[in-house]
Amino acid sequence: MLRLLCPWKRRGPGAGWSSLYLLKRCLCTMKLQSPEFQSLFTEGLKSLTELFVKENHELRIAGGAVRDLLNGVKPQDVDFATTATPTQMKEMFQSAGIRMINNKGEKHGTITARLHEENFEITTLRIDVTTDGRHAEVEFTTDWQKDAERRDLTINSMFLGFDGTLFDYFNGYEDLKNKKVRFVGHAHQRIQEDYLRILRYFRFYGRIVDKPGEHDPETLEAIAENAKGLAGISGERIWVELKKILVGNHVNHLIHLIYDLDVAPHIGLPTPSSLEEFNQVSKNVEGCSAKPMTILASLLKVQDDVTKLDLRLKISKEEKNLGLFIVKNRKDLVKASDSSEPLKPYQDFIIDSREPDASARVCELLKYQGERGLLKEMEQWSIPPFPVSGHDIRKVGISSGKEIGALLQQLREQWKKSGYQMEKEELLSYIKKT
Ligand SMILES: Nc1ccn([C@@H]2O[C@H](COP(=O)(O)OP(=O)(O)OP(=O)(O)O)[C@@H](O)[C@H]2O)c(=O)n1
Ligand SMILES: [Mg+2]
Repeated sequence: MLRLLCPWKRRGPGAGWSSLYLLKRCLCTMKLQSPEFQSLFTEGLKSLTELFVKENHELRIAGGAVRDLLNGVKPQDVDFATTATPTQMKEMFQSAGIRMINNKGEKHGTITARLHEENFEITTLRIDVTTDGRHAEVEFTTDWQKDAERRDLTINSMFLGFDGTLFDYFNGYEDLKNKKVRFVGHAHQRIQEDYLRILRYFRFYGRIVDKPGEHDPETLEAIAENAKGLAGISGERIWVELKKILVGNHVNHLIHLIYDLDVAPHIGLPTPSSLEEFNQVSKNVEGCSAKPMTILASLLKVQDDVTKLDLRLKISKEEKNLGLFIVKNRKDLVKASDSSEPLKPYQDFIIDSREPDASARVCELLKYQGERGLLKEMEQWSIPPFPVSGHDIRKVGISSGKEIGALLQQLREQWKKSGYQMEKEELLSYIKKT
């Protein structure tokens, strides 16, 4: 629910990109009153805003949280921006007896205050004076527009006052409504300040665009020209973004773009001879909540590709094992085509593997293979416990450990053949007969 408060306002030329902005710009401020917005007003936030009002410092919600609220989504985390410097904030919180935690962000202007058992990350408005494509040297400012100017995308460059007033210097709200992902000012410059923004562009494209395909040609050109800058970005940061792209909307379109614009080799993705397997798998997993690695595995040809990917992106052990498992088994571990029990090979695999996450991995493989019916069955199947133990075998008079082990293995095979139906007595009688 938005009400137009103050209509058009002119914006003067901005630093570095004046020619574009000699055109009249509009700053529309609006009032947001939505349940998601109201739900943010906890005891902690109320005390925080009162303190800033009392001390005459401006405080607003910034960036991604504003975007989410305007989209009718309650943000996962809320960042705050203020005109107060970190020193002013520290004095203010100290004299109000408010605890501050995690002082690592202070260099970049971020103070984390703890009120009513809630943490609030508050960052002083800033200009990025120098950037090296990863980090920035910052200078504090009290100019909201200057802070908006150094942000990546127009939809991420807005502020929201606590009375619901929207401060939107770069038409972010229009872009959000029109589902357009645009960089603030020149795409080249924004990307060169932080190359990770190339992947952020793709991620937000997946998040807000309804129908894939349209891009600003200048943006695509800037991405292609700067793609190699991603080579200097840490694997961990890349993996965080790439995972979100893989499980977001329009993954097929976006991964094709990542290859077409030559971004892929700079983020550790191999160059398969074709994207055929990926095209099939990205269709197979639609709506299945597949894990990022399940989709990514379709770009990896051999197990060595998983190892190389891990070296670059520092994926977790679990992710690596899933990748290795899919690449190894995707062609051989398939449904039994000539049987009334198509799921049996997968179930046998789980029983044999005896690893706690084997069934989760098999479910991911079924998603990869597009076996939706079998996936449903598998999700409802609980692993039957093998009914015979070493102790049971000892009780029928066999004491050699080696013999017990061999017998257990034989009985296990019998049990599997019976479709896990044979019970203890029946299995033990098989020993007695042999
Ligand atoms: N490389 C980046 C990262 C962040 N930002 C700015 O910092 C804000 C907060 O960043 P972050 O929390 O990382 O992303 P969000 O946009 O909030 O997205 P998410 O919902 O995933 O947290 C962004 O909205 C954007 O204004 C930026 O300009 N450039
Ligand atoms: Mg955020």
